[in-house]
Amino acid sequence: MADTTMAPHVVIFPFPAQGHVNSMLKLAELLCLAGIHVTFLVSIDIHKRLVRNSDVESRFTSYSTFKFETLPSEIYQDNPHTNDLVAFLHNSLKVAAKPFLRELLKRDHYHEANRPPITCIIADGIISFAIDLAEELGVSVIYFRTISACAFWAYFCIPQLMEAEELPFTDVGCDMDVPIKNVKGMESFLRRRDLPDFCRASDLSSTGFTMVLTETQQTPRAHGLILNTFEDLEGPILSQIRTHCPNVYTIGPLHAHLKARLAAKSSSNSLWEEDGNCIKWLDEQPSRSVIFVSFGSITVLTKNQLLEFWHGIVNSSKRFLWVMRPEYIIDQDDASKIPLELEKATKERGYMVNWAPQEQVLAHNAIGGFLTHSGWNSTLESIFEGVPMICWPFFADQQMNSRFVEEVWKLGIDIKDTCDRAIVEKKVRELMEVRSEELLKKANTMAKLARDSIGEGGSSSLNLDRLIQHIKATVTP
Ligand SMILES: O=c1ccn([C@@H]2O[C@H](COP(=O)(O)OP(=O)(O)O[C@H]3O[C@H](CO)[C@@H](O)[C@H](O)[C@H]3O)[C@@H](O)[C@H]2O)c(=O)[nH]1
Ligand SMILES: C[C@H]1CC[C@@H]2C(C(=O)O)=CO[C@@H](O)[C@@H]21
Repeated sequence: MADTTMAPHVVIFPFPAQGHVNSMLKLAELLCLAGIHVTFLVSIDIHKRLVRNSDVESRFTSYSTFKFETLPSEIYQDNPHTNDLVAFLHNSLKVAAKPFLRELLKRDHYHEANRPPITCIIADGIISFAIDLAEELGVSVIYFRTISACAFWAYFCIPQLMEAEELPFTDVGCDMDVPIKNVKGMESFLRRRDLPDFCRASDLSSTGFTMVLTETQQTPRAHGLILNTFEDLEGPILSQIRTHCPNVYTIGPLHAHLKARLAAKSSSNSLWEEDGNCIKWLDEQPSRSVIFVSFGSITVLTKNQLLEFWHGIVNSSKRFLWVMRPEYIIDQDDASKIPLELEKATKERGYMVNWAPQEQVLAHNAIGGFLTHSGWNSTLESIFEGVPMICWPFFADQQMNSRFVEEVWKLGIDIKDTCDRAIVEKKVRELMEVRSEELLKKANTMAKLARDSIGEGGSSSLNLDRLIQHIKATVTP
């Protein structure tokens, strides 16, 4: 038997949500390719759903250094679509996972299983109890914050916003277009409405706000910070972050980075069953004729919002592929019927799925635009494929991402805080017709920079190699 006692072994611990598990699993596979032992820690529920709906089992059996560990006790499982629910899930995770992780980290835990002791933790950047444990047990700890650098930096500057009384918003009527001056590097374009939605709380002692603020402030304690981004996209903001966290590893876009190192097509980490038939439908549509509509894994809509979007898209006369997760409408009991003209138009030029193979969809030649909630994975996937976006941010980091898409990167149109049918119709036409050439030009330029970053000698590729060296150096006799 090989002596593995001196091998690097990292435990990767994501927050239990699709957008986090997805990117952290991509990193896990990249580390396995580099010969590093990886233990991936998830809740039982997430593990079951991955096994049921993705190819993780078959993919990871080819890595003898990979292992899933599941948390023995149940954690709260409802869709965390409000900030207080997020905080509730966060607390429930802490109660279940902290003692379990402490056991895993003990030096002799894997002795019997012929796996080396854990030498490093890569924890989701909102799980600071992992830092506490790492410090207690003398294990190296790196944070992986799964959001953009720009959103992270805005979260990080919240104490300055509070000190300057830019937060909370207390004026009567609360003008959301008031400029924000205390997020360094964003003084010329940031408005109240672009701050992460946690900042909209009038009571800054709410559990959601407190959780995100407290967790973010712990980041400099970690020995490094991994971000799923690339230098050419967020360079100026990364420079700001580096004044507080000098060791930043920008290794994104991770989905494409993994594909490049595997020399393979995209792999799925889906928690819902993907409907591959939509690819056949896309094959039959003309080039760049379809708008893809997907709001990620957490967003919920009221029936009224759904109908506004639906009317707007149908009235634009464009073809559309729309992801409607089963639990996506929060007021299902609203008895209002779907108007016949919407059903009819959908049959003629639309396609609805519960869940799509999104990376494949965005790479498809028939896709000409993306109506998105501006989740960070979706944004990166769209940038990588050169697909212009209409952004309708729902919560958390999404308000920041959408501002950057429109105002900084010029890759799309931000419609935050409205989904009125007339506006949706107008913006879809702008995206797909009126401004399509201008937006495509920008999108193609950024897509090339993204490709270069993960290619040989590119910034993300070099940073991943540096991260691998960091992890290998955590082995101590
Ligand atoms: O039909 C679908 C819809 C989505 N996806 C994938 O699911 C992921 C969704 O991730 P993301 O776009 O980041 O959205 P959320 O699921 O909402 O992600 C949460 O996590 C992200 C990373 O922290 C945050 O940026 C978001 O705000 C937060 O809501 C992406 O990889 C998509 O490709 C599919 O595969 N099929
Ligand atoms: C569930 C949300 C709370 C914070 C998380 C997050 C982050 O700031 O890292 C972004 O989006 C959400 O998935 C998380």
